[in-house]
Order: sequence, then structure tokens, then C-alpha cells
Amino acid sequence: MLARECILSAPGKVILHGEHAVVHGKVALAVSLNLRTYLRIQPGAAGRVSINMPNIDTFLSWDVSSLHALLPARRADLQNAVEPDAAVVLKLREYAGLGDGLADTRSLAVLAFLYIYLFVFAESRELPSLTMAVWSELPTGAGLGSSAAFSVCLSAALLASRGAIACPAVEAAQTARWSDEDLELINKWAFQGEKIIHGNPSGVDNAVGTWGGALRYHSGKIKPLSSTPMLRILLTNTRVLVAGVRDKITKFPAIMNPVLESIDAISCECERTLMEMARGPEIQHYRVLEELIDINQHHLNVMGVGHPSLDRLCQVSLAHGLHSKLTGAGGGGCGITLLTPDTDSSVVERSIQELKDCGYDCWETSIGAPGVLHHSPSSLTEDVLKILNSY
Ligand SMILES: Nc1ncnc2c1ncn2[C@@H]1O[C@H](COP(=O)(O)OP(=O)(O)O)[C@@H](O)[C@H]1O
Ligand SMILES: C[C@@](O)(CCOP(=O)(O)O)CC(=O)O
Ligand SMILES: [Mg+2]
Repeated sequence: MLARECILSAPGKVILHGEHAVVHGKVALAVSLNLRTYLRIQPGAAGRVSINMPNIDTFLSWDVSSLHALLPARRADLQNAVEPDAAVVLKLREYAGLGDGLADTRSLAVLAFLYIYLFVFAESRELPSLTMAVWSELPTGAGLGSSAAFSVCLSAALLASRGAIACPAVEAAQTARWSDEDLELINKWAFQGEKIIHGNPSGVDNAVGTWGGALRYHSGKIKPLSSTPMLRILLTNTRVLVAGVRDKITKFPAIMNPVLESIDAISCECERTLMEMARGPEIQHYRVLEELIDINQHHLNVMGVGHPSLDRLCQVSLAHGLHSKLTGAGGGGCGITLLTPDTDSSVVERSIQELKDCGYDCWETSIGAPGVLHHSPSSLTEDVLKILNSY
């Protein structure tokens, strides 16, 4: 077990259409982002488990012997990731001294680690000493799926340490993908991590973090959108922290269900348009994509997940003829703006500048990055390697 170090990474995501509705069984379209979370795991000091998570200022270490007491009584089935129940989460909370701070999403990262560590090793009853460091290029809690990228990295690293999946061989300065079968297992356990962090996630974020690229997600069914045209997108982080957005879906189901149906239809229409564009993109296709973005943004506001900072993003970009919507949980966080072939570069530059003047971060992003990857140390940038090596 954990004979050597393993470095891996997983991407964040952008939801084009279907956030929130996807939790209620509607279709979502999502794409991976060129911003990644990196994790390095290595054999630790004898009898110790240490986790270092500088993005959330959390550095913890435990005795393996004390962790043994937390092992579930029943042997967990490694191939069918076990769902966390409230009693287990409470026990882990008490052990880690995290109290009941439900609002402190940072502590959920610790719980996700403890859960996956204990349950992945539960079958063997042998817990390894290890040291782990995680570093992300993604802002946390901004709607770009940092929780899923984190859960995917945790799942892949711990399954590899357990020997449940083999680390694919990497040449110097290169990366390697896991087999489809291993990706299935990584995704299953990452979903459990997301359940701890989110409560009731749809599973779309961990699917993108695992497989990368563009995909259609519907009630757990994942379809890669391999022939999607290359879309140019501006990503804006309003820097307003997403704080426990409460949508109105459960409060007014009869009123909100038609809105969810409409979002489902938007995702399907967008998918159809993207497929047509793959055969030959025309400017009318972009006009349809823009209209779908506008309609969905209105729906998301109706659902109560908007924010004045996101309204401002939409107004500023529309003043330049560009169409935006929130992405992810909403209530702040990030929005996307579609750039079209007839968008002049001076318009893009002016829009970016005006959005920066609002105090937002704004940049043109590239989408469709690979899913979870195994890295050789020399495939990492010096900056990332330095951070991971400092723990
Ligand atoms: N790099 C990281 N290190 C440790 N925990 C992380 C990291 N990235 C994300 N997380 C966990 O995910 C949480 C943020 O997830 P969430 O609120 O779903 O926002 P999002 O997924 O949109 O970034 C953090 O509070 C933390 O618990
Ligand atoms: C709102 C939702 O659709 C996406 C949440 O994404 P994020 O954690 O805000 O990046 C929830 C989900 O799909 O689980
Ligand atoms: Mg998340």
C-alpha cells in the first residue's frame, strides 16, 4: 500500500446550462476548464496521516491508531462506493473537532478526506501512513467546481494508494489518463466526496472533473459531446462569495417545476444547436446560443439564485452586445459570457476592462481540458511543484 508518491490533477468546470435544474433530474451541459486542482500523496511518517490544504488554510495531522477507531463496523464494498450517512458524518465531525459549523464549508474538505480515506481502506482494515498536499488554481466557492475537482483528486489518490486502481505509467514531463473502468470507480468515490461537501449534488461536477471535455449530464447518465465546436468564453468572477444559496424550488414546487422544464428544454436546444454547428457553424447559431443564455439567466433569477453582482455583469456585457449568465451555484461567484466570431477584439478588451473596473476578475478562458490525470513531477509548472513539495 502506498509504495511511492503519486501526483495527480483534475479540472474545474463551467456549466453552460442546467445548474440547479440538474439536481432535480433535468439535463445539464457542462465543460471542463483549464484551471486545475493538484494533489500529491506520499508515504508519511510512520503512524501519521497529514493533510495540507493551503487554499483553505487547513493543515492537520492524526495518529493512524486513533483513526482505526473510526473504521466502519461493516466491511465496505470498494467497487460500489458507500453513501455517507448523517451518523457517520457526525462521528467524523466529532473526531476532527469540527463541531456543528455547517456554514464553514472549509471543514467539509476535512470530512470528505476522512470519509474517503476510511471507507476506501475499510475492506482491508489496514490504514496507511501518508502525507497529502492539495493546491488549486480554482477559486473555492465561486461556482467553478473546486469541490468536485478536489473530490476527484482525493478519490483517485486514495484508490491508487489502496491499489484499487493502478497509477498509469508516465514518461518524464508527461501526463497519463486512467482507463475507462478506473475512471468509473474514481467518479463513484468522488461523488461521495461531493455528497459530503454539497449534501445533495447532481454528480455533474465530479463527472466533468473525472472525464473532462464537454458532456451532457442527465440523472447520472453521462454523454460526451465530442463534436462540440470550440466556443470562446469570457469567465468573470464577481468575487462575491457564494453563501448557501437557497433556491425556491422546494418552497414553491408547483411554480418552479415549469421553470425547471424550460431549463431542460434550453439545455436540449443548446445541445441540438451545438450538434448543428459541428456540421458547419453559422452566425445564426450563435444568435440562438445568445438567446438561450438570456432566457436561462432570467430563469435563474426567478429561481432566486441570482445576485446584483451578476445582474451588473449581464448589463455591462450587454452594453457591448455580449450575452452572459451565471454559472454554478449562483448567488455571486462566476458568470460566463459568450464570444462570437463577429465579436471584435476591441469589444472583448473593452468589456474585460469594464468588468475589471467593477472589481471583478475577468479573463478569456479555454474549455475542454482533460479530466483527471496522473503527472510526472516534471510535467508540473515550477510554481505548482514548489507548493506541493513544500509539505
Ligand atoms: N483546493 C482545495 N483544498 C481544500 N478544499 C477544497 C479545495 N477546493 C475546494 N475545496 C472544498 O470545496 C469547498 C468549495 O466547494 P463549493 O462550495 O461547492 O464551491 P465550488 O465547487 O463552486 O468551488 C471548499 O470550502 C472546500 O471544502
Ligand atoms: C448548483 C449545481 O447545479 C452546481 C453547483 O456547482 P458549484 O459547486 O457551485 O461549482 C449543483 C449540482 O449540480 O450539484
Ligand atoms: Mg462545488
